[in-house]
Amino acid sequence: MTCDSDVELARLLATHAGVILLRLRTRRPVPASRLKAEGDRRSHDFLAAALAKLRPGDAVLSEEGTDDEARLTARRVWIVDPLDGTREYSEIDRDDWAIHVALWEDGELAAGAVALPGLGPTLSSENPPALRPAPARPRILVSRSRPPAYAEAVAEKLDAELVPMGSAGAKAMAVLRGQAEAYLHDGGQYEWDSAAPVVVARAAGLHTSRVDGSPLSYNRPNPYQPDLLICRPELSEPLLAAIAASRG
Ligand SMILES: Nc1ncnc2c1ncn2[C@@H]1O[C@H](COP(=O)(O)O)[C@@H](OP(=O)(O)O)[C@H]1O
Ligand SMILES: [Mg+2]
Repeated sequence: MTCDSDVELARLLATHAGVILLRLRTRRPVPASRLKAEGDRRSHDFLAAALAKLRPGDAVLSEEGTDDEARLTARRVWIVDPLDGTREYSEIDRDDWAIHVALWEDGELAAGAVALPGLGPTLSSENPPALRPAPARPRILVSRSRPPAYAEAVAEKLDAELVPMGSAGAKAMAVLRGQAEAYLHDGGQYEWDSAAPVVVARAAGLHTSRVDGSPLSYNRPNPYQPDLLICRPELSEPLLAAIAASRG
């Protein structure tokens, strides 16, 4: 197989990794801990091998790979999370998990795709769906297991509803698909958790930043990027103000 388009490659790889993960989950009932480990490993192995074959000159930063410092001087780096929402993936009836494939090129995120195999669609930075009209009361997505300590205070200030959901990719795409108006995270995360969701969200016209409003940046020596805000553009100002007032 060859694929000249980077965004198409991201879409194809994320989608195929999703097929591998769905098969593993449905065909081989195994204990949750093994399912998580095998899912992470199999998806990573597929993505790493495919990128090595189809984009041999590019570097890769993967949650499940060994970090190679060569990426710091590379012009093109694929930032991938082979299975985001690993915990939710291991809970058989849940669909809030995702595969992230993004390309960072010359200092900025250039293309990417987020597959949502439990739900069906793979969304990419090429032709993302148009945003739907928002309801009067905003819905803010937060982690199921690690919501920001100040999320309740932010929701109260905006008369918003907090909605717990797993996976950074699933939450970001839920905003894009009109199931919520914002995704707020704080307290820990890495570049692979947000790179693909952010490049797809940006292509759809959503606001993306750190929770203090500063820009997100990628392919840094330390990929730790602990907080994130993705929201409809009209909500960025009130949300950033509410976060600043509530964060302490
Ligand atoms: N405090 C924290 N420290 C490190 N990673 C965190 C984190 N909170 C969330 N994450 C990561 O962000 C992703 C989405 O988390 P959540 O579902 O809780 O919103 C998960 O990625 P993985 O599933 O790829 O590990 C999770 O590990
Ligand atoms: Mg992740």
